[in-house]
Amino acid sequence: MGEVQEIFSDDVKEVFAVGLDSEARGYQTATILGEKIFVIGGSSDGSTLSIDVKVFHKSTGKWSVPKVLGTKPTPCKGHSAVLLNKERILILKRDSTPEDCAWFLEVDTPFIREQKKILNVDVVAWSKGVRGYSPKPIVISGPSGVGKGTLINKLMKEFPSMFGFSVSHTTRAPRDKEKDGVHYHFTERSIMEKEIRDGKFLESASVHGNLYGTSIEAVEVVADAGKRCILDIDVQGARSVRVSSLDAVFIFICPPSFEELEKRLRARGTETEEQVQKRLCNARLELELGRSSGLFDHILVNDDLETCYQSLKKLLGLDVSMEATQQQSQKMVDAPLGDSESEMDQKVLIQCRASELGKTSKNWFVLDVSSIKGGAPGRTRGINMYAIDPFADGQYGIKTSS
Ligand SMILES: Nc1ncnc2c1ncn2[C@@H]1O[C@H](COP(=O)(O)OP(=O)(O)OP(=O)(O)O)[C@@H](O)[C@H]1O
Ligand SMILES: Nc1nc2c(ncn2[C@@H]2O[C@H](COP(=O)(O)O)[C@@H](O)[C@H]2O)c(=O)[nH]1
Repeated sequence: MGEVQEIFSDDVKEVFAVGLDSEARGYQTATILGEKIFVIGGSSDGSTLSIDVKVFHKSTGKWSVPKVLGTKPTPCKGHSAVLLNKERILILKRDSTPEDCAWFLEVDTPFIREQKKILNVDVVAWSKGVRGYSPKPIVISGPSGVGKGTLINKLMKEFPSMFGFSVSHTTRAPRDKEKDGVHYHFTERSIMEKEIRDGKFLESASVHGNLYGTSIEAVEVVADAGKRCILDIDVQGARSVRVSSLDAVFIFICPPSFEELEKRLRARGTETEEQVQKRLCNARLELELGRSSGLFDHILVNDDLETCYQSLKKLLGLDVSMEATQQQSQKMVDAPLGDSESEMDQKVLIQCRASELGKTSKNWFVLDVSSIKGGAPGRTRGINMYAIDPFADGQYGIKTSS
């Protein structure tokens, strides 16, 4: 982990001298990682500051602006920055709500290294910190016509406040009764291809002759609504999500037989004969991959719909997850973000002024990021925050940046 004190080192003073905006001084932070200094903050409208990123290269003395992926934090009245594990910078927004206080700028995670290779430019990525151990997103795959959509609809209908559907983008034409923005975001190939190049997608694949993809936003919208995200994607997409940081549960749905799959696909009556043939042909390969690749955590056979649905609910451990979520939220506190932060291992110490809490002394909170999960693209989950009295038993050797 980096050190908070680095913010005030000689190197950084030099950067402040050459490059920080004078009106924004005091709002920008500088975090050193090797020969790079990440300067975070930006133009000010007087009361708030937009959070931009630029990089100072110590070896060349030059500035660069990296490609920034993900949704950036909304403007704030200032922030603190702490480097974690040389791979991500924790940003704590001042005077923000508990839901919006912790953000991560990934600068050297596996996702960033991968994106650098793909996009061939310098990349950083934002992900919002989500408190508590929200249950993992669910990826559901299986051949066309096996009943994925039917099972997902049942789940969403029975647990409307628990699950949210990741609305994919596709270049295929809408079917009767399919609504744009609800079933899919229907789009043009050239537009979608550009958005893929711009890093807006978690995954995308060519499926049955059309382009399909899960945008980062589609997953984030569900997380923001406090719901567990369900992705209905093909096996190629599942493979991409597996190597991403989404940290999902992967479920493959099989038909009881190939004949039954064909029967269901034809009975649905949504495809032309040519399209049915293409989907059945692809189904053979998907079934082979799904059953044998080790990609999936669970395989369910959708023979009798109700039986399969009950198995799905069981493996999702719905009751257990609900209990766990409730217990977790009871332990956490809503601290207003305070005046100074410092670090202890994977824990960030936050000092809040008493006025915000209605007491006379200072108040201390620990923001625990030791077991964070996920990350860009998407949300960084598993942040915990709790109150402490650091002077009570002398166990914390506190250094603060104030
Ligand atoms: N267990 C089942 N028994 C009989 N019919 C089923 C069963 N499950 C789903 N179906 C029917 O099979 C058809 C295909 O189901 P569905 O549209 O949910 O498949 P899908 O896997 O989502 O397909 P796609 O990948 O093409 O979107 C539908 O008409 C649905 O009502
Ligand atoms: N890789 C992705 N596959 C997706 C996505 N959204 C849907 N799909 C898969 O496409 C086929 C066909 O769907 P249909 O609606 O045209 O019948 C099916 O297997 C879906 O799972 C996506 O975002 N990415």
